[in-house]
Amino acid sequence: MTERDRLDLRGLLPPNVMSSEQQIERFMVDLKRLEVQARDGPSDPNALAKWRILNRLHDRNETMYYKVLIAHIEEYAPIVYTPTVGLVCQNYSGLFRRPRGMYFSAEDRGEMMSMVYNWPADQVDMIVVTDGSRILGLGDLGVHGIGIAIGKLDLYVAAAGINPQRVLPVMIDVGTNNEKLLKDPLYLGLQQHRLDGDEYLAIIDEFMEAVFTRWPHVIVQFEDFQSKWAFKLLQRYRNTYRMFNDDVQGTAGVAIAGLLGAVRAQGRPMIDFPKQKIVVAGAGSAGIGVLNAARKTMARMLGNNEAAFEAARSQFWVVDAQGLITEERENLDQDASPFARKVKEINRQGLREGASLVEVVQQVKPDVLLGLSAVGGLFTKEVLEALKGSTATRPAIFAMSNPTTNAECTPEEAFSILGESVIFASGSPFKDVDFGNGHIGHCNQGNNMYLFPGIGLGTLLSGSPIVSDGMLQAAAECLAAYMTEDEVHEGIIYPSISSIRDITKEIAAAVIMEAIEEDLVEGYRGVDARELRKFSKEEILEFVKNNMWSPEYPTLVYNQD
Ligand SMILES: NC(=O)C1=CN([C@@H]2O[C@H](COP(=O)(O)OP(=O)(O)OC[C@H]3O[C@@H](n4cnc5c(N)ncnc54)[C@H](O)[C@@H]3O)[C@@H](O)[C@H]2O)C=CC1
Ligand SMILES: CC(=O)C(=O)O
Ligand SMILES: [Mg+2]
Repeated sequence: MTERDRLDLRGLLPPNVMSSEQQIERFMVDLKRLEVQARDGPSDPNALAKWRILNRLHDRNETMYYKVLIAHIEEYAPIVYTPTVGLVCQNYSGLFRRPRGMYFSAEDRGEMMSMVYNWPADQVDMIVVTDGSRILGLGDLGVHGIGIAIGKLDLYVAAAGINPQRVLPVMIDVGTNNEKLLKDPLYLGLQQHRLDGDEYLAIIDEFMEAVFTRWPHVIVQFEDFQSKWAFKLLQRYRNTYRMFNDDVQGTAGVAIAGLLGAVRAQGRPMIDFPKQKIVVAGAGSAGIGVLNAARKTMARMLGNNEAAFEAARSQFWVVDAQGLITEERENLDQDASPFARKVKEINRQGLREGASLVEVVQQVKPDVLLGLSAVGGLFTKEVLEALKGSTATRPAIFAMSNPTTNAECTPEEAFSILGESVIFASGSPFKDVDFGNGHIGHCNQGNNMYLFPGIGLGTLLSGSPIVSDGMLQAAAECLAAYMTEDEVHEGIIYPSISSIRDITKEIAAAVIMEAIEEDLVEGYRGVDARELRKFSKEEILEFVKNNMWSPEYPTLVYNQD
């Protein structure tokens, strides 16, 4: 540690200082694991090998890396992002070669304000920070969760054109409650249980103060914090810092866009959304984020008043690990309480506190079944059979949990039980299903990757000091409007990832326009707020496009003539 301090390296390496023997062991374990992964890996047995090759290119030649990623985004997003990034985090102690990003640990209390200057870049536009407590649906992966921050920022560069020299992945290591990691001598993080309560808050506060002191215009995206802290931290910082929580707010926007697409796919106008009956499995940061946003969207369509907000509540049934949530639930989570069903009402529907998902689907006959439970296969044959009773002409299934093995059901299961007309979306990518009769069952990827790059870029270019609800709503509406009537009728409710750069540009422009509307713009670099306010929509789109970084080799030597 003394050496690290003398060389200004504090924070630039994982917290656990390892001996050479441990390093050799770590390398050997990884080398041996390669053979195992090739045999037991997920759908793509070479996924980890591809990640290694890409990662080496990233270390060697950043321009080339992003050229490859942008040109082949459909093929390599599943490698640098979900699902492979989950596997990478699970195996990070072996895969770790060169450090990337910064580590702030519980041992760094009181040091963060100075160690933030160890980062070599004078300008940072975008930080993605995690504490590793809930990585995708894989639980607490401790310091290895840094992989998710790196993967998200890869998409910021590829999709939003944020300059890679100005992104910073951050891991806040407050310990881990993962017993396997606590016992693993090769674990790269602090081997202690997670700090909690005021001690935990003090560390996050110190981090926020440090990064905003050095880079006052940075945007901080909170990623994969356990639900318990996700909401609290969002409330704590959202009115004072340029920050948002991707799992709560980004996921909500993507779900809203998909839900509106599902309404259109039924041949109904979007304004019919408040009539949809929606069953949500999972009441964590993602599920509750979606529920709050969907309720607000319905309320706006119903007149945007107190009565409308109350009426919208009755369109949702929420099932968590203990079954249907009602007002009778003991120790009801505060964030879930607005969606707890009234007992009388639920009894009339033939349901009760704790009713199973199958029972709820059977009785409610929902238009939409949405999963953010992190439980692979939760939408069993029985649940899907029950959904056959849906009153919708085209029911929709959102199996949004990540990575692939955590999806609540596969598209094959959904289409084979519910037929060709069902709308299907999943958090991680699946291949379209060929019905063999000339028809294709479309698998949409309902993932917050469609929104967070545009939210970040739009916020950056607007100069807005906060990320407002209106800006998030504008992003979601823009994504919904991106799909044509023909596409939604075919069951395509999200765009192809190959157009992610164009989508992100449109979303960023929508975010800027909303920031102008709310009088939040403060300008960006040469363009001040007054100038920005005068821009037409086309000029805003042009402004966004011109500020998106593209990977090009700089010209270093010019011909004389
Ligand atoms: N597609 C996307 O863009 C996104 C997907 N996610 C995914 O959502 C999942 C959940 O994330 P969080 O909400 O943060 O996690 P969380 O752990 O806070 O919440 C999980 C929820 O699922 C419930 N649950 C557990 N077992 C269940 C069961 N058998 N039946 C019904 N509910 C059950 C739990 O009670 C809890 O309410 C993760 O897999 C994550 O990868 C999260 C953010 C974005
Ligand atoms: C996609 C994402 O943010 C998650 O699964 O947590
Ligand atoms: Mg996430």
